[in-house]
Amino acid sequence: MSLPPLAQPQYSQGEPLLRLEGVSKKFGTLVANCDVDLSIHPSEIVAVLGENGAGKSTLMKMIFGVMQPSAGSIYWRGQRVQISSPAQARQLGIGMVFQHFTLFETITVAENVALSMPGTPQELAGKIREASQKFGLAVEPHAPVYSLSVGERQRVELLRCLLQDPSLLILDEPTSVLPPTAIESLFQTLRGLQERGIAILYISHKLEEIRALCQRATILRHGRVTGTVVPKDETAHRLAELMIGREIPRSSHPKATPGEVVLKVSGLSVQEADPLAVGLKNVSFDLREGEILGIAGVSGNGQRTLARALSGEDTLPPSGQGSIEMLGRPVGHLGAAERRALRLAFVPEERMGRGAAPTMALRENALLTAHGEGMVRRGMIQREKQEAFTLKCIADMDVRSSGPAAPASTLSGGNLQKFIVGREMMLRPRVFVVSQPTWGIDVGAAALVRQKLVDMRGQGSGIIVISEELEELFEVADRIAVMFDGRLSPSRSTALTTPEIIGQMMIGLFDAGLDTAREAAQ
Ligand SMILES: Nc1ncnc2c1ncn2[C@@H]1O[C@H](COP(=O)(O)OP(=O)(O)OP(=O)(O)O)[C@@H](O)[C@H]1O
Repeated sequence: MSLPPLAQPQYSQGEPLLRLEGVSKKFGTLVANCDVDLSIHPSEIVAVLGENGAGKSTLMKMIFGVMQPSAGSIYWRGQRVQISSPAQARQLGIGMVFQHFTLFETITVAENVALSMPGTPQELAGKIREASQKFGLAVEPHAPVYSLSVGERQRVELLRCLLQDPSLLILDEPTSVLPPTAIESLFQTLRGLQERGIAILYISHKLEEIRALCQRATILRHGRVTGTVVPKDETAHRLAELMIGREIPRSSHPKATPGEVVLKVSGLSVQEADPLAVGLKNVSFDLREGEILGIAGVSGNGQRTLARALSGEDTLPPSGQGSIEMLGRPVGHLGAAERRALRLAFVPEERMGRGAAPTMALRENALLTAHGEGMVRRGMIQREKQEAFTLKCIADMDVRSSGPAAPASTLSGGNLQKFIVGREMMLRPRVFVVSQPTWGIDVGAAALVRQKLVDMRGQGSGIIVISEELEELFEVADRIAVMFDGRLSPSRSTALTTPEIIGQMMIGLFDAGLDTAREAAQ
């Protein structure tokens, strides 16, 4: 399909703060970036857009000195520079907040800041308070990091960067882990920074956010720049097309025909060891085969505990904590491997470490959970089966990688996510529990994942989708329940409720919109 020509962006006047000219990066034969030109001026927020594996993170890592370009030049305030390390990038005035938090959990905010700046935690506490006021980022310097919500942790990461007084800030998917309420406050902060003259390079897959925040967007496809646009002049749909070079597939969602109960949770209460973490309080629900139950809620309200209890990563003590039954038999005491043997599949929230072993090849990562698919016979690995499974997963999910031998850590974030979700889907589970199925995935791939979930439900799987994205839940789920403070609301039929009502339930108003729902059902 040929796309109409791109709109001409309005360039700011004057010398760019940063300019890349013909920058390329190769990993062996793989070309991650090819001949990239990009510039940003003071006070500009520029988005870098592209599908998974398009080369966005690699480009940012070169600007931040984590990696060196294979070719091309970087100019900073008009001078050609070689940025050989993050320390040098910081000296120039470049700060970066990574997609995954880099804070140590067991120490305080000030102690974390002291690891990357001169000064004792005591001395830095004052500076942190001052900066926290100045930038409108509420942070308590002496709070231990483990006690902070994701939104607070991100504020700390951002504040730590700002304490170094950067002129350019790089943010890699800053909103992917944030609840909707924290996103608006982040945007206010970023607009404030912009007014102070700070330039921001902003990577995100959320096109509406880019339209709301960014003055320009540079689009990458297969490592090359395919255009620079003014995002607010484009629809989110058109931005997506420019990014993936074709129309986004529309999903079909036939009516569900739920069968027998495959998972029954009754009166489940779990106390977390950490007194500040939210456990589970008397959670009960049923899941039937051939249906998708969405679990909405702002993160930190017990979703992690629920996911671990359902997967068997945490087993239940024998008495007094409620029960979990799968296919009519109690499974609460069974570990993850035993539940998997009963055909439960599971995608955890933490991809690296829990979902995949970073240093292991994709084919070894396939073996981790799919060994029951005929890949091991009499203790011997059946290499052909393992290879065929891995190749099918790569093809089905359009995983961009150098092949089954690629270590998981070399995949782009979104491509690894697609691989893990695909691997679990290929197990044809009776019960499938998936946390944040499309985290970090581009719009085209997200449509593919959602369609596959709906297809699995058509083939009889009972599916639980734990997600913070209401739009996603409204697209795939047949029923939605909400977690708040460790409690789970009764579920609502998706067809009979609205995102506004679910939004109210997310702040604990479990009875919201009940009358409307009853009326609609009559
Ligand atoms: N250390 C590495 N070794 C080999 N290949 C790599 C390495 N780092 C990145 N790549 C490859 O470079 C390409 C670009 O990856 P990059 O992480 O920059 O993509 P991205 O646009 O940020 O994707 P996503 O949206 O999924 O985060 C991918 O094909 C990836 O597999």
